[in-house]
Amino acid sequence: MQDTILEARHIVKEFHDPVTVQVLTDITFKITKGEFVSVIGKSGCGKSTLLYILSTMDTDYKGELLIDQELMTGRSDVELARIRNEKIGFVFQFHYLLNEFSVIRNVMLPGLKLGRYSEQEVEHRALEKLKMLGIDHLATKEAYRISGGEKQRVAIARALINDPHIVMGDEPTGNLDTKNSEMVFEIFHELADVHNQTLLIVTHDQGFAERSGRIIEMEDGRIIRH
Ligand SMILES: Nc1ncnc2c1ncn2[C@@H]1O[C@H](COP(=O)(O)OP(=O)(O)OP(=O)(O)O)[C@@H](O)[C@H]1O
Repeated sequence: MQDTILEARHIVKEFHDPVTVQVLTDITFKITKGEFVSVIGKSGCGKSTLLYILSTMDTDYKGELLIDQELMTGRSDVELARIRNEKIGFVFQFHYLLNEFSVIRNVMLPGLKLGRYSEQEVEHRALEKLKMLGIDHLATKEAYRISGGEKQRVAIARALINDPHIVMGDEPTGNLDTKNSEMVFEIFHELADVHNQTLLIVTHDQGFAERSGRIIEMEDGRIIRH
């Protein structure tokens, strides 16, 4: 049996602004281990709203969310913060690196926060991730001294530091030129193909989506293909 890493069951999201608007309707799907999934759809169709729920950051919805076949719905914020740090790696459009910190320190931070390994072990693991992404030579540089493409690779290394069960991305190539977008895509592909890493990536980039393993397409808050 294939492992289900993430499962959405009949998720509904409404905003009350001030009239009630339903922005997600009956979202149901599963993602299994090692899948590289892209979420696409027109601007405003609900992609970011959905990712916010799937990443456990928004708890105000109807339906159920399971990660690793465990129910996330109804858990406390403290519990969800711990689960997020342990199980989910995030890559955003903007990298949110701490500029004054070194590259390796940035990568280490979620590892130190988790507290599963000693500082020395976290540093060793961070270096391994940087090596895997071909940027270990940047380890001691301050984050503001490196290029945009390098910063996004550091952000991916940081997302991987705790060996997440799933990596989630919100437009991770949205701020990059073609060459760097391609590089990020290749990294994701290698993570999925070689390391069996599960990935769920929201993207505007049709080409990116078509070359990922599977497309979830949304329209007006519904899934129309998955
Ligand atoms: N806090 C909010 N209050 C009210 N409506 C909201 C709120 N956040 C988002 N929406 C609405 O929900 C819908 C979905 O927005 P969402 O940002 O999820 O779309 P998206 O597909 O990610 O768009 P984009 O591709 O432009 O980022 C939109 O109609 C948006 O206006």
